[in-house]
Amino acid sequence: MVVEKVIAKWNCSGRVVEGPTNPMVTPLLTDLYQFTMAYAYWKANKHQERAVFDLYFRKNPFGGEYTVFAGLEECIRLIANFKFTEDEISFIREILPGSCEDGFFDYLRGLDCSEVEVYAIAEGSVVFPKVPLLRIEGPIAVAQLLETPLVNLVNFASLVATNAARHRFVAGKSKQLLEFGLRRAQGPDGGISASKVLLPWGVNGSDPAFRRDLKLIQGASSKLRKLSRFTRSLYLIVPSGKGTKTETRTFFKAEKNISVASNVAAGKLFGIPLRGTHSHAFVSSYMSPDEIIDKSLQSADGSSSCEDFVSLVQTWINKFQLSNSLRGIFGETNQSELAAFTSYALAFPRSFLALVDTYDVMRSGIPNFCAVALALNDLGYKAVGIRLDSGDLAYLSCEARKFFSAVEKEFGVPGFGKTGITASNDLNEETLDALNKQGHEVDSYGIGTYLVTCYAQAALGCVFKLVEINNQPRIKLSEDVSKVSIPCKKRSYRLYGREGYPLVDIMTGGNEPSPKVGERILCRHPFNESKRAYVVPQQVEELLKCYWPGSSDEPREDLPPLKDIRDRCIKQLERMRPDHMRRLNPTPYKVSVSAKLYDFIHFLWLNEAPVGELQ
Ligand SMILES: Nc1ncnc2c1ncn2[C@@H]1O[C@H](COP(=O)(O)OP(=O)(O)OP(=O)(O)O)[C@@H](O)[C@H]1O
Ligand SMILES: O=P(O)(O)OC[C@H]1O[C@H](OP(=O)(O)OP(=O)(O)O)[C@H](O)[C@@H]1O
Ligand SMILES: O=C(O)c1cccnc1
Ligand SMILES: [Mg+2]
Repeated sequence: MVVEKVIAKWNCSGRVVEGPTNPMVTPLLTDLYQFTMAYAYWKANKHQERAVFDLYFRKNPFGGEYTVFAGLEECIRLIANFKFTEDEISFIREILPGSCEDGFFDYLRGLDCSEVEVYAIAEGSVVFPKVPLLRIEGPIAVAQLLETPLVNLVNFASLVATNAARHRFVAGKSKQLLEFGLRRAQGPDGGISASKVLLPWGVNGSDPAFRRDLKLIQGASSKLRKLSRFTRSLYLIVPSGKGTKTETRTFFKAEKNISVASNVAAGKLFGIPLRGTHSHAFVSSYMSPDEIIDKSLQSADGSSSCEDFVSLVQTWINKFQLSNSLRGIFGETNQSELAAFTSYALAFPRSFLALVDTYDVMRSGIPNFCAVALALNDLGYKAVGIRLDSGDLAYLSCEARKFFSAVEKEFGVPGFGKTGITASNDLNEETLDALNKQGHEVDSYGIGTYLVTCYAQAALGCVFKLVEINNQPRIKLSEDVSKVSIPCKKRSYRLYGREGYPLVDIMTGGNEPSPKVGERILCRHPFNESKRAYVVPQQVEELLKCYWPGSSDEPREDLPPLKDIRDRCIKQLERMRPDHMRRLNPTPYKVSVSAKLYDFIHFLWLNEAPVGELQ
């Protein structure tokens, strides 16, 4: 069977393409009309005609001017493993009219994607309307069957990845973002797919871990260090016999560009780092400190043991009440909350983080947290921080910070003022923006519903259009110009300008010479005659690469690991001109065609559009 040959070829280069992550992704995950069309093609003996389809979207989502492309790996996983089981063939036989001939089902039995070629833009790229994300070439019947699953796999993944980019943009680079959306996602697949494509959520150089590492190195000697702006990795330049040698601190490199989620299944499937706090139920499940039976805690270095950690916490509450700077901020804190925090700290002394809004943030949650954190500090542990999940997050975060700073000063605990503050509760682009405008002290955000459900826009609206059959270009006309397809098997390029920004994406006919660095090329709006510009590119990047060669000898791109996809995504987002990225009235990025393709589109348009007759 031919598919074995293809998979064997992939094996040779050391990769077998595994099946789709979601076992529901099978050749049946398509619309009925794909099967009826496939039958009609087969009946007309047209099923093997060579077709070219483009998968693209028409409008950027969320009122923005950019989109992040995701979902490619799952598309290739489907294509590489596309094969009907006997059971599936029986089902198709049941749903199609009894008049369908047996030969069609024999045809389905032998069907795979060994004659299909897939060209795609690299996953994680910033992409724009009308430019094909995928080009599928192959026998028309099988390409047609692929339409629905491919559009499905790209649509949601790209929408969430774009949503994640937009949330990152407003939150700012220095904030840690945690994905909390599984419980609110559209079913299990919505949750898992969203966690997978949080591509732009990488933790960057300003995250707390980075700051800690930087401080450590700065502490060593201010002369003997260097921070690379390009790699954002840290180097220690240390004296050696003949001068200096460079020692790279790779522990930080391993930490950068990670997205963080609470979804455990996604953590297992994709190696996504997992983080979490605790819920209100944990706090309200405690009634009193008497419930804590084992009160002992070893010090962080193991050198001593505190037999009654509960009492140690209580001594800190008493100290707060006697302290000059904290007196009057609170009276009695909630003892059941204090019990819950103490108990959690006993379970996780090295990563203690408390949800402080169950009863009263300022009068109870914060002082209770500080008492437990300082008791931990006595034993050599450093508490991670608090989570705020209700109320005015700007105000409460500032008040919490003031309290932490007052504690640092009053009790001489270095760094306590910088204790982490996480905020959650129905966060979205607008609330993040509002917090920024008001001023706040939040270090990390937990975002659920608005991120994973793509609340602000339900779908990306990807389409799959026939652009060529048997080497004949095809066009789809529409009253609405934005819906007219761009015919031909095309090539696409991104042209970069002098300042390093991408200037324009250009599509050309398949046989046209590619744009060259330093050579002026006319870029035309595909449908608006007056919109055109000459571009002298400083860099030319061909966008479509072969990810599934079928039976051709095209060299094949590897499917990169998720980490590389994230790196690409973050780099590309950072490389965009800022006015394309801003939230309010962003400038549209230019998508164009070559002069030759422009002429051809309009020739074909006139050819295909019937001339009306007025009476
Ligand atoms: N400073 C702020 N500026 C703008 N929006 C904020 C600010 N602080 C919180 N928000 C948002 O206001 C909304 C408050 O929602 P809501 O009134 O349902 O919650 P709450 O009353 O604070 O808490 P809950 O009802 O869960 O106890 C949330 O979407 C939250 O993200
Ligand atoms: O707010 P989201 O962005 O969707 O983030 C996830 C939310 O899920 C949790 O709340 P939970 O579902 O336990 O209850 P809640 O609605 O009362 O906060 C968590 O405390 C967040 O508030
Ligand atoms: O870990 C958390 O704090 C969390 C996880 C999911 C939803 N809300 C909160
Ligand atoms: Mg909530």
